[in-house]
Amino acid sequence: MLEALALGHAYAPGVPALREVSIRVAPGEVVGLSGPSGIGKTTLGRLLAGRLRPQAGSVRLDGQPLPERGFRPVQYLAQHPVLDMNPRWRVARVLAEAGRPDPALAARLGIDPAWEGRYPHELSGGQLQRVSLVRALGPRTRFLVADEISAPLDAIAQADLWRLLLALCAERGLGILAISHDAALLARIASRRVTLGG
Ligand SMILES: Nc1ncnc2c1ncn2[C@@H]1O[C@H](COP(=O)(O)OP(=O)(O)OP(=O)(O)O)[C@@H](O)[C@H]1O
Repeated sequence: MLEALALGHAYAPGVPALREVSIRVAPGEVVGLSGPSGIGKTTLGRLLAGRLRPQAGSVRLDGQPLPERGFRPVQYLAQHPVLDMNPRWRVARVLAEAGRPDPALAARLGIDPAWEGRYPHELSGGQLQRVSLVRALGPRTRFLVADEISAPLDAIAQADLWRLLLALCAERGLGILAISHDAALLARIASRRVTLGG
């Protein structure tokens, strides 16, 4: 179980970006998170993945704090994955950084081995999102924070992506926090919905 307990965060002193938020995601569950722009959804997602350190409250994975270093069992995936990749590395190196990707998962994601010789800016947004997914979904990944990941995709690509992610939830008990402004998408994919600031 992934839990946030009374989380609070401020990027600048006296300007809280998130106040006393508690949320939990169970293995195999998709929790849909929505709320007005600027309310703190991304901040919450990054705290849950250990990308930010909470200034108040705590994040627990099976009752324990997140590991301070090494592999992150909670992976954060952003809308624009290019920002999380070294622009000077070819895709092969970007992937190798997280360990050898699972070839079966790469095939299910439709990743073309030819992409490995290219730089991130030489792939389309949808291709890059698939590369970042296979990188994030190593065998030790327990939870995924998916922050507007399918927003730039067309309807068919969006449906394909979520079909695969929902299959992974069922097959390996992956838990997902899906952050989105798209109420129709969340109605389709989420087993439970949470509104921040609502
Ligand atoms: N790196 C940062 N430095 C300073 N302030 C930040 C930073 N990131 C976010 N903020 C501020 O924190 C607040 C919450 O931002 P956050 O991105 O978490 O909201 P959000 O709900 O995800 O918004 P959106 O739906 O527009 O993506 C906002 O007021 C934002 O301006």
